[in-house]
Amino acid sequence: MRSNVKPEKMGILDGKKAAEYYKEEIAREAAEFTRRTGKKPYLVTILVGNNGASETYVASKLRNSEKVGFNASLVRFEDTVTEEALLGKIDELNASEEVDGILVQLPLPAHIEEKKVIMRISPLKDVDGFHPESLGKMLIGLPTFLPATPYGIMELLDYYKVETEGKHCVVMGRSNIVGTPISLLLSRQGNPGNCTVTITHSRTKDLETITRQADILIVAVGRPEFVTADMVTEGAVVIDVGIHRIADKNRKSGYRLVGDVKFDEVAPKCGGISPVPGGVGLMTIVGLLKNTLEAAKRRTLPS
Ligand SMILES: Nc1nc(=O)c2c([nH]1)NC[C@@H]1CN(c3ccc(C(=O)N[C@@H](CCC(=O)O)C(=O)O)cc3)C=[N+]21
Repeated sequence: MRSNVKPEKMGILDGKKAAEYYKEEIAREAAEFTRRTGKKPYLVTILVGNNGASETYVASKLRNSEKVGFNASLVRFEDTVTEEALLGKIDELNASEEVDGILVQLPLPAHIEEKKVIMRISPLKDVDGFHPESLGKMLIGLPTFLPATPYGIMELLDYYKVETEGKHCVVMGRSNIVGTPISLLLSRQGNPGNCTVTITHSRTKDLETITRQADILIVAVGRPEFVTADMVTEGAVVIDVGIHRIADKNRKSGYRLVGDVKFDEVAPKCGGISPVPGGVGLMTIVGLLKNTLEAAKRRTLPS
């Protein structure tokens, strides 16, 4: 199938491998934290309803939290839960001495206002980095919790020593939790960083002309296999943030996972590409774990 692949040119940015490396580092630091304080970092995840994909992600967050030596628990609500009850639970977790991090899995049912929920989480426990205080601090470069996915992407670029200095980075997508924050992080001073960033979105004219100018292409458009080979220049580094379940009768599960990038045709052109599965999703969990450890340290240890 991939007969035209030049192996020396195509680097897979393997999120599993990078995540394993970071998780070992987190586990060592968590053990040190526990030795000093007698407690484990503690993450509470709230899941409303029983969306199949959310179940998978939440299970992975719990499994990985325990793997690195955290306490982790899941609070479940029916999708008929009132906004008031959900906010009440958040208040309780905010006030709890034991809880270090709170994550409310998105999306939420339509009758619950996501913004209200996000804003209710204490910024001290906002390990998703979605609270306006966290995002505001990020904007002016103060220490804070970075949103987990952009944080994970920065760690992936760092792990593979992708050169970013002075490069043109095109970010496709302008969401609050991926496109906008990753644009900011990559344009900032630092390594990874110091990129010239262009943001594209659904109203962008002549999209391919812009994406073809990217040295680094971050794709977070939320559309299965949207990016095709003609949109990418030879040698570019492509980071695929999308994850979609496509019906597939040949699989036992009944579906397969694809990203926002048509991997088989884009990969042969790339200097590097993150696959789906096995790419950014696993690094998102790393971002979350790092934030949770940091939250525990800030709440417990004298600075
Ligand atoms: N409050 C909140 N925080 C989030 O961070 C958040 C969220 N809501 N809602 C949904 C998105 C999506 N997300 C993923 C996490 C892990 C994988 C992951 O582990 N993916 C595996 C495969 C997973 C599978 O088998 O389905 C992989 O790509 O290899 C994917 C996606 C976190 N999100």
